Amino acid sequence: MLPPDLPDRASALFFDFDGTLVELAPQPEAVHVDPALPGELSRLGGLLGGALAIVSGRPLADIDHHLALPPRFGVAGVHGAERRGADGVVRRMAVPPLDAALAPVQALAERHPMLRLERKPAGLALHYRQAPALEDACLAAMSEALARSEGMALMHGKMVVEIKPRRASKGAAVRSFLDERPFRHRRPWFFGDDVTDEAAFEFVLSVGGVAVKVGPGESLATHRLADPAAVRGWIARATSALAETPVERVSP
Ligand SMILES: O=P(O)(O)OC[C@H]1O[C@H](O[C@H]2O[C@H](CO)[C@@H](O)[C@H](O)[C@H]2O)[C@H](O)[C@@H](O)[C@@H]1O
Repeated sequence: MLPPDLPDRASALFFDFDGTLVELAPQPEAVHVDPALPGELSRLGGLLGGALAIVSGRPLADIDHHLALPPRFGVAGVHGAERRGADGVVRRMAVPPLDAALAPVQALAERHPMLRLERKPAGLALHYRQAPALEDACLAAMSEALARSEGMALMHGKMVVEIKPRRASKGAAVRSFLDERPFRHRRPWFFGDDVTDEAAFEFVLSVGGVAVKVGPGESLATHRLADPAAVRGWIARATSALAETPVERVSP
């Protein structure tokens, strides 16, 4: 797979967070965000009329916390279960209470303090990065959680097993952004590193967009960058190139 070209003024850019904009860390809260990154994202988004969004498995509030984004910056969280458009309005999928689902997972996490249970607005994630031998036990507990919940789906990411709303996907989140200004009528590009990003790759490719896999591994994507540092390098090059090109009119 080749590295991606640079975008033009009619592009809309979508970035995953963990493993794409920041390197993976031992714990979710331990990620290091390059201090220049929020400004670089805002500058690039500004050159695209605001058509740049973050699409993450993390809660939206977590992304705001790590990137300190302005209130009208597009963000989808929990794999698309919550989404803030460029109008600043947050839309959340309704999810039945997860109390019953939580019980088997909490019991396992209490028995094994190296596991990390992350409760999200519309889902649960059980991290085993500090205890890889517990992968099967995590899968079993999360499968039981799934059986105790309604309308949820299981996902096995990087050292994490999650349940999230079945209707939520990063592909659907990107589609929703493209239905709205300032994303509408633009060519979407999606950058991601994990299984949850494949739905977004499938969608952007179906509408003639560009899919960029970050790091190794099989993927539907047609382009590849080696790691988050390479993504940040691409962002810097894209910003310089766009700053030098005249503004094109993009249909509203
Ligand atoms: O869609 P993403 O933005 O890539 O979010 C996917 C999950 O990322 C986080 O977990 C991952 O990153 C952690 C920090 O580097 C790492 O410790 C963990 O092993 C990874 O799975 C986040 O905590 C999850 O909620 C996201 O779903």
